[in-house]
Amino acid sequence: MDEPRRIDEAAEPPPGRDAIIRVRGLEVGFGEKTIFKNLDLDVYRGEILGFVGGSGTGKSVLTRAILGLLPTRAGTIEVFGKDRATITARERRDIETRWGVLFQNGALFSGLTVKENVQMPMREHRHLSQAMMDDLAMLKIEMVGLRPDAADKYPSELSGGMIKRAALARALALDPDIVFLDEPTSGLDPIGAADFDDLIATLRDTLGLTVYMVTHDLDSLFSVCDRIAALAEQRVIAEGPIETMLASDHPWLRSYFHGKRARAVANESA
Ligand SMILES: Nc1ncnc2c1ncn2[C@@H]1O[C@H](COP(=O)(O)OP(=O)(O)OP(=O)(O)O)[C@@H](O)[C@H]1O
Repeated sequence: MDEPRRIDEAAEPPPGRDAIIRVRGLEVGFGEKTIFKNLDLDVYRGEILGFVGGSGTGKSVLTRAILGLLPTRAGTIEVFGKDRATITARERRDIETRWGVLFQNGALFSGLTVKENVQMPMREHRHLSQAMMDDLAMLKIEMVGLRPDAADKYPSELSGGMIKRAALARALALDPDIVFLDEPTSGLDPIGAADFDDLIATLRDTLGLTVYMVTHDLDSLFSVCDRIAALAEQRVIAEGPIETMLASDHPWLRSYFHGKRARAVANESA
């Protein structure tokens, strides 16, 4: 059998950037089914990485594996320079405070207000006074572009865009180094999606945040992602800036990035 080949072999970190996540030779499967084999991936500090792949190829599985929520069969996952397989319980807990996760549907607790949702990670991981948590929660709520009066609302009282922002505020609660976003613009109208992209870029620029974003949104891929990684054939077939994707002759990448919809987006952003 042929060895898996990386299309973008020159995956050296951009100057001055270290890999905040480094995956090598990863294998994950369920029973007889193998989802990944020999999967390599780097996420560099301070970048917005867009992660693409066909439906059911394993984008969510990879996120869960990186987060340590799934067992792996082979390979290594280094997070903040530490191998997940050999870290202590204390190091694991420390790592968990250094990332935030925004699930596709927001996954807010419906019985809690926005402010209480944002305070959940603080309650779990920090020993802060209620007054301090109130101040911090308001700061995060403002940071994601929500009005202060959203703080006391319940998720059922929010629009889809507001739910995403509230969930992002919760993901930012502990001042993480990296946030994982699962299709953050899905379900948003084009204006809402573009605003959310702008927000992500602003947070990266102002906080030095690293962003790992699973997305099907071609606008996001063209406009806001520094690099893109593409999943197919049980591995990352290409990793690099949009130009790398556009120049690739891999059939899946060609149909994804040169299809009718992609051409329209590419023309707009040219
Ligand atoms: N816990 C599990 N047990 C068995 N199979 C699983 C489990 N979790 C995921 N899978 C399988 O792994 C494959 C990849 O699923 P995953 O949800 O990661 O795809 P995806 O790329 O995120 O898809 P989509 O874009 O449609 O959300 C699917 O075939 C799914 O059925």
